[in-house]
Amino acid sequence: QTGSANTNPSDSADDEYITNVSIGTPAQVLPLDFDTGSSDLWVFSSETPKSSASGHVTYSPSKSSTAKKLSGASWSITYGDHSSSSGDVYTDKVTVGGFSVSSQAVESATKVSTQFVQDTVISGLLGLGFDVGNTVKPRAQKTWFSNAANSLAQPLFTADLKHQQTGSYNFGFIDTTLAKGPIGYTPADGSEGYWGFTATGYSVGGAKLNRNSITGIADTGTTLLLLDDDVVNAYYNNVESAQYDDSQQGVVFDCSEDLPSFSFGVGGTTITIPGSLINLTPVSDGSSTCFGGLQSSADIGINIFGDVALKAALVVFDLGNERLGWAQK
Ligand SMILES: NCc1ccc(-c2ccco2)nc1
Repeated sequence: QTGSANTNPSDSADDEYITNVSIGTPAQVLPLDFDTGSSDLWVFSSETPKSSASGHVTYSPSKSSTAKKLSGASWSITYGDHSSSSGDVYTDKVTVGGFSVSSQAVESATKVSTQFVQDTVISGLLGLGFDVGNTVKPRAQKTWFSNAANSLAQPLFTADLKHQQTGSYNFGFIDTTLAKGPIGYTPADGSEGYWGFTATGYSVGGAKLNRNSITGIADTGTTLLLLDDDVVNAYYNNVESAQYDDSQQGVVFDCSEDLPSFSFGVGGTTITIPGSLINLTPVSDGSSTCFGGLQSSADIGINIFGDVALKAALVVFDLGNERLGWAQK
């Protein structure tokens, strides 16, 4: 068995990617942010304060004949961007891309932070990280993918995110026609709940890859490519108008700049991010100053290959073999 779901950028800056998920009986369809960087499936619900839920599609367990309260269970999560949510837990049927898990932990939000309240295009997150990262207490719950894995044709999923176009999350199979180059595989470290891996080197503007390894995570739920300062500086030293903008909290440059590409080596292959994908968006509507898609990870303490990097590749999240596959597209 397999599943295949379309995913769409939420706005003109590809800030996040929205995938529709069916929950309960009859189906309640919610737009969720699929996040390989976390391991909770949580939703805005009938239990979310009305003022916070305004404008959001919500899940009502009382309207689902297959919903069951998970007695005594609660959850609470804080993300790298300092957003947060918490609440209680139900189990219900959850269908993604035509594949159903009959009893999935659906974490109902009784509290959500301002960033989520304001982001009305999503109704929650579907974590695709490792189960060790799940926050439900007293007993951690499995992710949708973990519950599905044993019934899927292969225990893996792929992410094909695109700039301003519809992409896909495929479960149980690899559609190699989505890629232009070979898939390079490298071991994945799931011990922290993330999909951790090591890139063997990098280069700017088509130069030869150096041998400075970069250890980080493949994170569909983070917009940017966040790397060490020495890498960020090596890149923007090639961008004449680049400067750190305190108010924007990042590197900005003239939108008219012809940005160099950024490449990294992984699993014996090379992934090249075209400069166009690193010109993320004007700092404000109509501005001729643009915000960089590559920024520093110094304040986070972990390197994050977020959507800016993932948009250049077909990425295979292979749980069965504990490995990540990257193919140029
Ligand atoms: N990296 C996980 C994640 C995803 C989305 C969000 C978010 C906050 C406000 C709107 O969206 N925060 C964290």
